[in-house]
Amino acid sequence: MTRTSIKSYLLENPEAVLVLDGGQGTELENRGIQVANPVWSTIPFINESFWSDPASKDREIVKSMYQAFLKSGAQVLMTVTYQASFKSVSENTRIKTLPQYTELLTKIVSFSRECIGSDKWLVGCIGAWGAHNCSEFTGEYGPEPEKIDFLEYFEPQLSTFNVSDDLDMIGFETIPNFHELKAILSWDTSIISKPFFIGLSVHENGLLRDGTTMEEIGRYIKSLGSNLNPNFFLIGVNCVSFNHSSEMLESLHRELPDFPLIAYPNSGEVYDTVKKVWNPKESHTYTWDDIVKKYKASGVRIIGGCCRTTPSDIEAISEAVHQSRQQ
Ligand SMILES: C[S+](C)CC[C@H](N)C(=O)O
Ligand SMILES: N[C@@H](CCS)C(=O)O
Ligand SMILES: [Zn+2]
Repeated sequence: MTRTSIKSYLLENPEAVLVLDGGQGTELENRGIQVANPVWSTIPFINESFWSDPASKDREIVKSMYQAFLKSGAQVLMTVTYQASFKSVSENTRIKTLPQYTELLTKIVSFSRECIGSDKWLVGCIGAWGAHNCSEFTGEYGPEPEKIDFLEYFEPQLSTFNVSDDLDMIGFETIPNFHELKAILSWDTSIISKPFFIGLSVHENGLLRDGTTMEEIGRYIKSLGSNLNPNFFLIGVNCVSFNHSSEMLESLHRELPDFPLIAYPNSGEVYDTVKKVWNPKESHTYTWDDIVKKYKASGVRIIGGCCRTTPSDIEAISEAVHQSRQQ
C-alpha cells in the first residue's frame, strides 16, 4: 500500500497529532539486550546470527518491541539506528567498509518495515555527533566545535536513508550543540532529500546543552528564510526531562509559532554516561494527559517517549491524544 506522505498529512490536517514510539534502546534493555556498548541499541543487528539464524532470540526481542509499541497506539516508529553512524559502527564492530555498512543499514530498515507493516510511518533515526562519544547530554564538543566536519560524520547514514523507500522521514535526535544544528540546517535537498526533523537535547533549565537559548535557535531558523531545506518541517526536543519538557516547547513555539513541533521526552531519569545506567531524579509532577494538553497548546504535532519510556507510556500518550481530539 502507498502511505500518505507524513509531511503532507500533518500540513493538510492542522489539528492532527501523531503518536510516536517510546525509548527503543532502553526497551530492548528491559527485554534482555545489553545496549551499554559503543553502538548502543544497534548491537543486536551486528551479530550475523541476527540475519542467518531462524531461531535468533534477539530478532524475536526486536520484533516484540515493535509489536508492543504498535499495540500501544504508535503510528510513527523509528529504526533502531541512533548510534549507527559509519564512524561508530566501523570503529567498534566487525563491519569496516562502506558497502558492508550500507548493506547493514539497508537490512535494518527493511527489517523494521517488516515489523511495523506497510501502513505505519517509519523514521530513519540518526543520533547526534555527540552520541559517538557520549557528549549528547553535555553539548561539549571540544575547543573548536565549528571545525568539526559534521557532514563527513553524517553522510554515510544520510545517503543510505535518503534512497530508502521504506523510510518516510529522517530524524536527527538529541542534537545538543548549536554548531551542529547550524551545520544540519545548511544542507540542501541534495544532502537531505527526505522530510526530516531535528530533536534538540535541552537541559532542564531550558537551554540547549551548550548554553544556546531557544530564542537564539528560533531567530536563527527564521533568519534562514527561503534558504531552509524544504524537507525540514519539524523541530522539537527529545530525551529531555519529562517534567520540564513543556516549557522548552513553549519557548520554541513562541519563537516559531507556525512551525510544527515534535516532542519525545525521557522518563525524567538522568543518564550516567560513565556507568551507563539511569539514575532517578524526581518523580513525575504531571501525567501524560497533562503533558499532552500542554504540548498541543504549543503546536506539538508528534508526541512519543525517549529513553526509559515504555509501551505503557505510549498507551497513555495515545489515550490522551485521542481524548483531547474528542473535546
Ligand atoms: C542513553 S542513549 C541515548 C546512549 C548514550 C550514550 N551515547 C552511550 O552510548 O552510552
Ligand atoms: N531513539 C534512541 C534515542 C536515544 S536518546 C533510542 O531509543 O535509543
Ligand atoms: Zn533517549
